[in-house]
Amino acid sequence: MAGFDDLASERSKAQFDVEEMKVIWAGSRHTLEVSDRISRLVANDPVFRKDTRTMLSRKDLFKNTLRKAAHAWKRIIELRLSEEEAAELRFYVDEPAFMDLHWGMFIPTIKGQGTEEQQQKWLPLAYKMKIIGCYAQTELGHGSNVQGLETTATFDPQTDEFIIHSPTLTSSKWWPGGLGKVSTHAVVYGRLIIDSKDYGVNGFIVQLRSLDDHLPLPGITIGDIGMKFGSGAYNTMDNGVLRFDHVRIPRDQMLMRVSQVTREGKLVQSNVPWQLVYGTMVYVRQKIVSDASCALSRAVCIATRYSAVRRQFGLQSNGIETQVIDYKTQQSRLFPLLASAYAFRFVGEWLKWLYMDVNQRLQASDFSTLPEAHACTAGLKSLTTSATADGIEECRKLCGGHGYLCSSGLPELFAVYIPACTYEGDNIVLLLQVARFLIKTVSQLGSGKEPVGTTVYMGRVEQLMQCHCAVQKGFLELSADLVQAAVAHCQLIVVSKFIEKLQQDIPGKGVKGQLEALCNIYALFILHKHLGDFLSTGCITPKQASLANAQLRSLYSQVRPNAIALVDAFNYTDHYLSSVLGRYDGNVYPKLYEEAWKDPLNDSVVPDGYQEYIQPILKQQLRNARL
Ligand SMILES: CCCCCCCC/C=C\CCCCCCCCCCCC(=O)SCCNC(=O)CCNC(=O)[C@H](O)C(C)(C)COP(=O)(O)OP(=O)(O)OC[C@H]1O[C@@H](n2cnc3c(N)ncnc32)[C@H](O)[C@@H]1OP(=O)(O)O
Ligand SMILES: Cc1cc2nc3c(=O)[nH]c(=O)nc-3n(C[C@H](O)[C@H](O)[C@H](O)COP(=O)(O)OP(=O)(O)OC[C@H]3O[C@@H](n4cnc5c(N)ncnc54)[C@H](O)[C@@H]3O)c2cc1C
Repeated sequence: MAGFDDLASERSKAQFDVEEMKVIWAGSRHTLEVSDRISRLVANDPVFRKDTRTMLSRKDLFKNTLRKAAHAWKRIIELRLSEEEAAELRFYVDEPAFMDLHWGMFIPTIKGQGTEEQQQKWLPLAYKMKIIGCYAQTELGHGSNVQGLETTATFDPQTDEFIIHSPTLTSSKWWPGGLGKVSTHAVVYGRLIIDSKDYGVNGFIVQLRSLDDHLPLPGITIGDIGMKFGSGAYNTMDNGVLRFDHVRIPRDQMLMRVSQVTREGKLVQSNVPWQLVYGTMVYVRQKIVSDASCALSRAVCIATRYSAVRRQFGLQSNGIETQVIDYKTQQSRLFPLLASAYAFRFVGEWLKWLYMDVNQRLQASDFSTLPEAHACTAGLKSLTTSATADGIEECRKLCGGHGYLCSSGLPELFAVYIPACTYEGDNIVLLLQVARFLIKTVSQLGSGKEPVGTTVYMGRVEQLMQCHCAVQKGFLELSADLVQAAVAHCQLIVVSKFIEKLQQDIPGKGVKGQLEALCNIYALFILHKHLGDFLSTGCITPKQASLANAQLRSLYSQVRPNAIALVDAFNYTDHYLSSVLGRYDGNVYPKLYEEAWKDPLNDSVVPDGYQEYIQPILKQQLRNARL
C-alpha cells in the first residue's frame, strides 16, 4: 500500500530514539505511561466516538456530550482514577464541556479566592459533583473590562445577605461555559455595594438551579446563548446567559480571601493584593499555553504524515511522483510549525512551574512575582494561541483540498480551537498588559537592573521599548507599537526556555540533536518573520540576515528525514487525531473513499428534493424543446 509503505520508509530514516523523544514530549516516563494508557482507554470505548459530531443537531449533539460526560465520570469512579488521570481522560475525550469549567475554573476559584472555611464548605460538594459550577464573569456589555462589570451585589445589614441583581440588559452574564443548561452554581463577579458605596468587583457563590428538579431558582433567568462557529466544534458547550432579579445570598457566600465584609457591613482588606481576584485567569492562561502545544502538534502531525503520503508532480526515474514533503516550500511552511509545537510545549512546562512557584510564594505572603506571573501568562497565552490558530489553518492548507474535508479532522480542530484567541482574555488586550509590564521594567532599568535573555532577541525588545518610551507619547497613542514590543518579549521568553530545556539532561540517541535543530528553526524562523524589527533596531546586519536564512534552509534538510518520527513522538492515537489524513498507517486514499459513503447524503442514490424541485425543471425544458 502506497501510504503505508511511505510512512514505514520514513520511520526507518529516523536518526534519533523516538521512544526517548516521547518521554521528552510527555514530560516524564510516568506522564507518558498515564497519557498512553488513558488515551487507549478512551480510543477503545465506543461511547467516546467522535466521527458523528458534525452530523448531529445541536440538541442531539449536546445530549451526546452529557452522555459522554456522565460516562467519563462513571469510568473515573469505577477505575478510581486520580485527578491527573481524570484530566488526561478529559483531554482525550476531546470535547468542550461543562466539566472543563467546573474543574478548570469553578474549583480553582474557590481554592484561590475562598477562605479556609469557604473551601471546607464548598470544595467537598464540588469534588463529589454534588454541585456543578461555572465561572460567571463576562457580561453582554463587558468582557475585557472587568472593572466595568455592572452586576451588583448589595449588602443588606438587616438580613446579613447580599442582593445580586442585573440592573441593565448589558449586565446580563453572557458567555460563561456550562451556565446555559447544566450548572447548579456559579462564581458570579459583581460590584460590591455597601451603604450605596461601590467597592469594585468581587466574586460571589450563587446557586442558580434547584438540586431537586434542576429548575432555575426564583429571580433567575437562564439559558444558552445560541449556536457558535462551526457545526460540531464548541457547540458541545452550553455557553449561557444569566440575569438576576434581586436574588439574595448569605453574606458568607462572598469569596473573602482578598476582602471581607463584617456582620456590621464593614469592608476589611486582607494582606493579599486585590489582584488575587483575577487569580483564576492566571491559572487558566497557563493551562491554555499547554493546550496550544497540544492543538498545534495535533495539526502538525496530520499535515506532516499526509505530506509524506501525498505525491504530486516531479516524476522520478522510478516513475513515482515526488512526495510533497520534499518540496522546499512545503518544508518552509510545515517545519516552523513543528518547531513551534515543541517550543510551546517547553515554555508551557516552564509556565506551569512559574505558576506553582507564585502560589507557593503567596502561601508565604511573598507577592513579589505576581506581576511577572500575570505578564508572562497573559503574553504567552496571547502569543501561543494566535500562532496555534494560524498554524492549524496553515496545516489545513498544507493538505490541499482533502484538508477541507471534515474527515481530515482539521476543520473541526480549527473551529474548536480559535476561540482560544478570545476567551480568557482577548489576545490584544493581554499584550497591552505585557506592554504595561515592560514599561515598568524599562523604567526600573535605570536602577542597575539588567534584563536577561538571548542577545539578539533581547536587543530587539530593548530597542523596541527604548524607541517607544523615548517618544514619550501617551500609552494609548503608542499601543499598536507597544504590542509589537510585547510580542518580541514573549518570543524572547519562548526561545530562552527552549534553550534552557536543551541545557537539561536529555537522554536518547540523537534526541538532543533533533531538539537543537528545532530550537534553531524556531529562533531563525521568528527572526526571519520579524526581520524588519531586527534590522531596524540594529540587532543584526543584512549580511547576518542572509546567513540566518541560509542556515534555516539547511536546518529544514536536517529535519526532513526525521519529520515523521518527530510527530510520532507526540504519541497520538488515531482516535484522538480523528483524521483520515493523519492515520498512523498512512492508508489515506482507501479510507478517504470509505468515509465519503458514510455521509447521510449518500443514504439515497436520488437525493430528497430532486423529484420535487429539480425534475420539474428538466421536464419543462423537455416539453419546451418538443414544441
Ligand atoms: C474528574 C473530572 C475530570 C475532568 C478534569 C477536567 C480538567 C480541566 C482542567 C483544566 C481546564 C482548563 C480550561 C481550559 C479551557 C478553557 C475554556 C474556556 C475558558 C474561558 C473562560 C473565560 O473566558 S473567563 C473570563 C476571562 N476574562 C478575561 O480574561 C478578562 C480580560 N481582562 C482582564 O484580565 C482585565 O480586565 C485587564 C487586565 C485587561 C484590565 O484590568 P483592570 O481593568 O483592573 O486594569 P489594569 O490594567 O489597570 O490592571 C490593574 C492592575 O492589576 C494587574 N492585573 C491585571 N490582571 C491581573 C491578573 N490576572 N493577575 C494579577 N494582576 C493583574 C495589572 O497588572 C495592574 O497592576 P498595576 O500594578 O496597577 O500595574
Ligand atoms: C468560547 C468562549 C468561551 C468563554 N467562556 C467564558 C466563561 O466561561 N466565563 C466568562 O466569564 N467568560 C467567558 N468567555 C468570555 C470571554 O472571556 C470574553 O469574550 C473575552 O474576555 C473578550 O472580551 P469581549 O468579548 O468583551 O471582547 P472586547 O473586549 O469587547 O473586544 C472586542 C475588540 O475590542 C478590542 N479591545 C477591547 N479593549 C481594548 C483596549 N483597551 N485596547 C485595545 N483594543 C481593545 C479587542 O482587542 C477586540 O478586538 C468566553 C468567550 C468565548 C468566545
